[in-house]
Amino acid sequence: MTETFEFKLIATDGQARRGEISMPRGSIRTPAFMPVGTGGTVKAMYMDQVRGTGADIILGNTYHLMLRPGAERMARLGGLHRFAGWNRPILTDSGGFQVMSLSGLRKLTEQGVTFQSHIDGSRHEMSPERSIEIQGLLGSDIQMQLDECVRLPATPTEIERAMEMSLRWAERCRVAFGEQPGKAMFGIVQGGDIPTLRERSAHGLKALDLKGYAVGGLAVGEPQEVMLDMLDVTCPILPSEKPRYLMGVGTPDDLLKSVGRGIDMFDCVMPTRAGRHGLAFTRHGKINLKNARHAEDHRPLDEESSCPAARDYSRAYLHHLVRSNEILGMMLVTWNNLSYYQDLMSGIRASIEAQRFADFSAETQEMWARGDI
Ligand SMILES: Cc1ccc(CCc2c3nc[nH]c3cc3c(=O)[nH]c(N)nc23)cc1
Repeated sequence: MTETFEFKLIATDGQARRGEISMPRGSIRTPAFMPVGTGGTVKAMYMDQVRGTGADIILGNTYHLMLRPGAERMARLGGLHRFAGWNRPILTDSGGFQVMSLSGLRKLTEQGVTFQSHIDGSRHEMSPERSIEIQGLLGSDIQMQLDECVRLPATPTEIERAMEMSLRWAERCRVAFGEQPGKAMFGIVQGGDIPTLRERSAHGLKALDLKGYAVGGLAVGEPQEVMLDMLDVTCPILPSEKPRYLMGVGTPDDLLKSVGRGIDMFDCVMPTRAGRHGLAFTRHGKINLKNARHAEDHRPLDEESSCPAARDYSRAYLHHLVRSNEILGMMLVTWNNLSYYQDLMSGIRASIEAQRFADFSAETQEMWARGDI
């Protein structure tokens, strides 16, 4: 048990990094995939099942939880860890991204953002200071700065304005966060798809000497190669001794290519959302279980998997559950998908330690391409 936040680099292989973050509530093996638990639940999963897939940390969401059940109420209930039954680290987003994508009647100023709840229409104000306060009330271990993420495509003027304001908000969040030894506040690099603005943002945040750095403003509709180009610009500027978190990413292919460009942490709704729609991620690639070709396929998704959902149920049964919109269908395919994502991260970590990440990456992509045997 450490009372501090420490990131240790264990091995590197090219730009890929194998590390470990030590925190009071537990350690995080990197590169890490962080399941999204927006409203205090990883949808269709029990928390001990989430841990069983190999997750070291989950995500919670300031926007959703401040609206329901409320930040002060969450604090009175003992915080998000006790509320949701997850005693390991939790990372919370600052809420700005969700305000811009979910709420109504938004007004964004230097002071912060005011918005209308998508649940009951009530008015709320979120300043950088209030976002950090809410994340503290939730009991978050890794807190994100309040930022403005611009949807692409956007004009250079718009992207620069949002990037500069996000930089000013990072400083306000750093002051509001203060010194909390066992916790961390990460800055978020913005700058859209413009290299010079990405460099300005990364250098500006680096000067604040934060405990970790997220790369934001991506996975917002841009082509994969634009995302990867922005990583090539941004990662070399960020301090190598601090963790790097690519927000909202991504598919298994995105994960491989982003690890190869120096990213340590990922979150994405893909495995859980796809699971609820009957889309299974496996070592052989994606399988749409709604497709009639699975109706009499007695094979499991992956007989070599350690996950019961992948090993102990026929594709015919999963096809039936998904077609019938049975709750168990969502549960089993979500379980399979999160297990696959964690198995992929585990393979990535081992390959970096063995100095064979490039081979592992090529072999994995080859398996996907060969498709569903
Ligand atoms: C619970 C939870 C859900 C989702 C997220 C990440 C949400 C997310 C993005 N998702 C895709 N692209 C994204 C970009 C940004 C961004 O630039 N800034 C912030 N604060 N969040 C982002 C964090 C926590």
